[in-house]
This record gives sequence, C-alpha cells and structure tokens, in this order.
Amino acid sequence: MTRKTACLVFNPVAGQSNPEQDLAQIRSLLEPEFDLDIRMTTAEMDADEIAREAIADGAKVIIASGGDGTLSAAADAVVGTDIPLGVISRGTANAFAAALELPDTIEAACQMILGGVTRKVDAALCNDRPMVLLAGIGFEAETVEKADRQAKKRFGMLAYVMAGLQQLRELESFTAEIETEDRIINVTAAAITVANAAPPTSVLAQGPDGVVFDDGLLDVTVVSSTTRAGAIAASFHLLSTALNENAAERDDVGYLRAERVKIRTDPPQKVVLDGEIIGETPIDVKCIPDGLTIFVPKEAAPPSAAEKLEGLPDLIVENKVVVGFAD
Ligand SMILES: Nc1ncnc2c1ncn2[C@@H]1O[C@H](COP(=O)(O)OP(=O)(O)OP(=O)(O)O)[C@@H](O)[C@H]1O
Repeated sequence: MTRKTACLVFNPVAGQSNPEQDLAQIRSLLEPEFDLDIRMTTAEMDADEIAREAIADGAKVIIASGGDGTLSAAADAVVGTDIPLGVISRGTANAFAAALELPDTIEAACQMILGGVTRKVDAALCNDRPMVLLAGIGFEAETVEKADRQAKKRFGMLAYVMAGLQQLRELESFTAEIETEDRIINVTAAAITVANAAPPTSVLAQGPDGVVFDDGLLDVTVVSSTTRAGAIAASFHLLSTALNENAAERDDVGYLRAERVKIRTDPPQKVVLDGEIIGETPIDVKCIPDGLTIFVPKEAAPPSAAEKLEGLPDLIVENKVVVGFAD
C-alpha cells in the first residue's frame, strides 16, 4: 500500500492546551498512515498563506490544527479546489468544527481523517473573500473585536460572553437594505448575520430551524431588538431554538434563505467574516455550492428550508421587476 501524504498546518499558540503534546499526539495517530509535511503558523504567516504555499508545492491533502482563525484561514485556501481539508480543532470556541458537525477532540478528528471519508459542503464569497462560516454585521462584529487573545487565554469561552454583554450596553440599531435574487427588503436591525454554516452557539445566525451547509443557499438572520432586555431575550430565544433545531418565533427576529445577498446599511456597520473584522458594509455574499471538500465522520441529514420576515420593524419587501443581479 502506498503511503498517503498531507500537509499539516499547525498553530502552536492556539487554545489553552500544551501545543507540543498536541502535536505529538497528532503525529502518533496520523504518521502510521501519512507522511506529514508539518508547517507551523507564525504571527506573520497565517494558515491560508501556508496552505496556499503547500498546495503550490503539490500538497494533495491539507490538515489544519488550531483555533477557529486557523481552521477558517486554511479552509479559505482550499475553497474552490478539490483538495480535502482535515479539521483538528484546538481552539477556544471550536465553532468551525461544531458548524460542520465535525469532532472536537484530537483523537476523534485524527480517526476521522484516517477513515478517509470526504464530502462536499457549500462555501461562499463575501466581498470576493472566501467564507465558510458566516459574515456578521453589527452586534456580532463588535463582539469579536472586543474578545482579544489575552482575554481568551485567561477566560476561554467566557471572553466572548463578556464581550457580548459589554456590547449589549452599546446596542445601536441601523437601517438595512437586503437585496436577494428577487427582492429588496428594507428593515431596521441591530444585527444581521449571513451564514453558510454556523454552530448553535453563534446565536445571531440561528433564525431558521438549522443553518444548512449543503443546500446551495445562505441563511440570513435579522435581529432587530431595540433594548438590552429585548436583545438578551432574543439571544436566549435563539440559543434555545437552535439547540432544539426549531425556527425563531419572535417579532424582532427574521430570517430568509438566498443564493446571493447584498446588504447595505445606514450608518455603515463593521463586518466580521469567519471571526475576523474585514471592514464595513456594504457586503455582497454569494454561495458557492459544493465549494469545500472536508473529511467527515459520516453523512449529516440537512434540515428543511424556511423563511420568516413578518413582525420585523419598518419592514418593506419589494419584488424586483427583473429577477437577478445587475452584475
Ligand atoms: N506562532 C504564532 N505566534 C503568534 N501568533 C500566532 C502564531 N501562529 C498563529 N498566530 C495567530 O493566531 C491567530 C489564530 O488563532 P486561532 O484562531 O487558531 O486560535 P485561538 O485564537 O486560540 O482560537 P479561537 O479562535 O477558537 O478562540 C492568528 O491571528 C495568527 O496570527
């Protein structure tokens, strides 16, 4: 039997565990079957650049190990290629693995990669940058900016919760125009999330009864709470409906699905793309059906499609005369 080869992109500072031990464990599990070309991320060189270099050098499999930043960046490098990505989570939130229903321990992730089963899932482009999880406008973007690396090291997941609570104090609404293939939706919002894939803990993405990552569609959730109490209630509702795989049923939460969505806001809002702040609105997000190949433990059944907009404040929905986008 010929041995398999793979490039392992490893972040030595991710998460709270011991990186030497983690790397030794990964090597002991994978090296009996794989020749690993191990490349470390550095403060200057992110996983996407390293993975792209490895692909240029002929890598046929990319395995990424780190937190959500490393995994999303490595995924960006393989979006639109047939090169399979193996995901070994070692971060704080592990949203990436949860969103794609992948294991979150080193051992289970390595067993999955050794199993060799791959499947295609959707990816997306947000303002021409690869996106695997989600783009957040408003509340979500501010939360990510406030949860810094030092806070994450000290407090873990709590850093995100603290940043979120801090952000609730500064909750500000904006007006948004959401353009899909066939409609223009005007609405007042506090947060808008365009998700390709999202874990239940990304509460602001959880309007629909499940964020489906293999339906060729993006899941858009609008949260329009105007008070802190309303935002807390909406977040709690979204978390509980997400965990139960139900759709949201509050007037200040709306959702829809679309292949492509353009969002303009007034005033301009910060945009977080797969965990990194990339700038401000407007955004243009296009789904790339089957754009990413990943190692998986087994097939996951997608939930059904759904939409709800009625009840959102200042809602105006116009049907476009000509279906589609001008560009
Ligand atoms: N060798 C390194 N030294 C310092 N910083 C690094 C190094 N390698 C990667 N980084 C930085 O790590 C960040 C990505 O971290 P990653 O998301 O993988 O882990 P995390 O922050 O612990 O996890 P999570 O995002 O799940 O909270 C990038 O911003 C990158 O610049």
